[in-house]
Amino acid sequence: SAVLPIATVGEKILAQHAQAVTVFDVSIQSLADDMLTTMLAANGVGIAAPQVFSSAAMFIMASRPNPRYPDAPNMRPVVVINPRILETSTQMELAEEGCLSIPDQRVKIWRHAQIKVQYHDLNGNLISDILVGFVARIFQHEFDHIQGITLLERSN
Ligand SMILES: O=C(CSC(=O)[C@H](Cc1ccccc1)CC(F)(F)F)c1ccccc1
Ligand SMILES: [Zn+2]
Repeated sequence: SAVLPIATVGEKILAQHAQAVTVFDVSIQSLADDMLTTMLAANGVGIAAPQVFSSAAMFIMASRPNPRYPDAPNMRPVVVINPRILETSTQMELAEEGCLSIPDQRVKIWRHAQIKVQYHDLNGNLISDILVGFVARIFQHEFDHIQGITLLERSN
């Protein structure tokens, strides 16, 4: 597993719509492994493929308690492929977010408090889940990256 270079804001790949993953082969597994290594090295709680210059609809989310979100759950990293947001709560929450592609910036962002999501795992199995709180926030942040949206386009 390799630590990959992280695209910073201004790189056009961050503004592109990522491509659906259709083949769940060793190349996707190795990309996921490198993304995990890169995310951990950067001390992040998530990372999306476009951030490591790969235009694939795939991201990793890995919530853990931290000074900003002390009650965040400690979760094993989850690989999310071809994500879809099926339902969103009307209730919104405002909180500060960071982005590995926008170093040294913290932006307050409104996010849905609860979302119903669907995605494929690394084996191509379809997963449905309901996410709340910080994990829902990470999913929405990474989902934006897959659509070519960063915090700078969302900041109020
Ligand atoms: O310093 C970071 C890194 S920023 C981060 O981990 C992004 C994910 C994220 C952080 C906070 C809220 C939502 C998503 C990762 C990115 F940019 F690649 F998507 C951080 C860690 C825990 C809470 C808040 C910030
Ligand atoms: Zn980000």
